Amino acid sequence: MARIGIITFSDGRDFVHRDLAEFDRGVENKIAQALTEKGHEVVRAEEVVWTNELATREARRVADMRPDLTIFNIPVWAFPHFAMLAAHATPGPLLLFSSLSPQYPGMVGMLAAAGSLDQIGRVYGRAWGSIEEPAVLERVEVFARAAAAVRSLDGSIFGRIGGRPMGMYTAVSSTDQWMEKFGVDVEEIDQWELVRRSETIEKSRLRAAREWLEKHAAGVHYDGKQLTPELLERQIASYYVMRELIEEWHLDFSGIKAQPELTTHFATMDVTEAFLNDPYDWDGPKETHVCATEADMDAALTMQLLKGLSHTPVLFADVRHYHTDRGIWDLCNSGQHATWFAARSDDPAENMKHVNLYPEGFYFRAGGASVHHVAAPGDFTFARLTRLKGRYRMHVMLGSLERYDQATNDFLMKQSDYNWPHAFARMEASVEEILGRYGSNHIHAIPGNYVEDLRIICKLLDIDYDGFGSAA
Ligand SMILES: C[C@H](O)[C@@H](O)[C@@H](O)C(=O)CO
Repeated sequence: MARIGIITFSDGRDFVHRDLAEFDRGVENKIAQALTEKGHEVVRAEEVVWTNELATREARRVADMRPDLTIFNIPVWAFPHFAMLAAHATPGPLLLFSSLSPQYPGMVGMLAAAGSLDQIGRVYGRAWGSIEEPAVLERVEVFARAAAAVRSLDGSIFGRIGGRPMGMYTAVSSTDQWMEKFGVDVEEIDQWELVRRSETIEKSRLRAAREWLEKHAAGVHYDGKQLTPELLERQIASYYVMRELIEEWHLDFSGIKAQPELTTHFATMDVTEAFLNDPYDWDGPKETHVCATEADMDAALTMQLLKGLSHTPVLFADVRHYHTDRGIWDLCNSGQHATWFAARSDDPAENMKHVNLYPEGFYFRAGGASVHHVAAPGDFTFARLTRLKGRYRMHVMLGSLERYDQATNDFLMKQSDYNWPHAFARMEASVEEILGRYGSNHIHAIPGNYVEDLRIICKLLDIDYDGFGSAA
C-alpha cells in the first residue's frame, strides 16, 4: 500500500475562496476516505492552498512525510501558479486530479496547471472524475502503485556478489547511471565471502534445513556425486551467508555471479537464490528478497520494480527455447525460479510438493541441487529493462503460463535441461517480434496485468516504454 499526499488548490481571490472552501474540503475528504478505505496511508495538507505562500508551505509540509505520490486536487478554478510553486516543493511523483462538475471549473484549473507543468518539463499524471466511481479510484491507485514502486528504489542498495558472469554485457550496468537515474547504490562484494563464511554457519541449522527440504520436496535425488547431503548443506550455508550479508550491508536486493567460479569449484547458487526470492524458507515465512541469477543488474532492477507492483516473488528465467509446433516458450533457468511459482500458494508445503531437487548437470562441475519444477498456470506480465545506446527502455509483454499432463511436461523439458526449473509461456506477441527485437537472454514476470503500471513507471523514470504485441 502506498503513502499518498493530498494538497487541494483553490481560487486566489479571498472572497471567492471563502465561498469555495467548504466544497474544496468536501472533495478532498472523499478522496482521502476512498484511499484510506483501500488501505493507503493518506497525508493531508493542513490548509487548502489559495495563496502563493501557502502553496510552498503546504507542499513542503506534505513532502516532509515522503509520500510515494502527491495528489494535487483541483476541484475548482485554481490559480495555476499555486500548482507550479507546490510542484517545485514536491520532489516525488505528482498526480493532478480534477472532478468533472459543471458547477465549478475544476477541469479548467487542472488543464491550466497541467499546461504550466508541461512548459517546464515536469513529469506528472492526470486523473479526473468522481473518486466514488471505481474506474476513477482504480486509475488513482494504479498511479500510486507505480509511484510507490519507483520510490522504493530511491536510496536503496543493490548487493552485487561477484562481477560480470561469462562475458555478459547485458548483466552489467553503470553505477553512475543507476545512482543518477534510480537513486540506487551498488555495493560490490566478493564471492569469496560466500566461500569463507559458509564454514562458519552452525551445522545444526544446516541439517535442520536439509531435513526440511527432504521432507517437503517431491524428491531430493542424491546421486553420491553431483548431489550429496554435504553439497546440499553447502548450498544452504550459502543461503545463510547471503542473509548475513544482506543484514550487515543493508542490501535491499542482490545478484550472485556464481558462474563460473562457484559453479565449477564450490556449489551452484540455485537453492540460495530460490529461497531468497521465496516468501518463506525452512525457518518460516519471511519477506521476499530479490536476488538475480548471474548477478544480472538490470534483471534485479526490473524484478525490484515488479515486486513493488505485485508484492510477490518475481520470476527470473532464461529465454531458453521456442517450441515452434506448439507456439510456446520454455522459460527455463540455469539458476533458480522461486519455488513459490510451482503452485503460487502461501503454504510452502503446497509449492514444495511440486519441487524436485536434482543433481546439477555437466555445466556445473561443483555440483549441488538444481531446484526443478514447472510453474503453475496463469496470466502474467513479462518485463525486462534493457538499454539501447545507453538509454534505458522497458520491454513489456503479456502472456500466460501453461502446464500440461506429466508426459507432455516431461517430453518438452527433456528437450532442454530437464533438471532446471521451467515455465511454459504463451506470449501475446509473435515470435518474430520477440526474437527480432528483445534485448536480453533473461526475462522476468509477475502474475496479473501490470501494463498500465509499467507505462507510468517508465514515464516517471524517463525510460522508453517498449511494449510487444498486445502490450504495445
Ligand atoms: C549454460 C549456461 O551456463 C547458462 O548459465 C546459460 O543458459 C544462462 O543461464 C545464460 O543466461
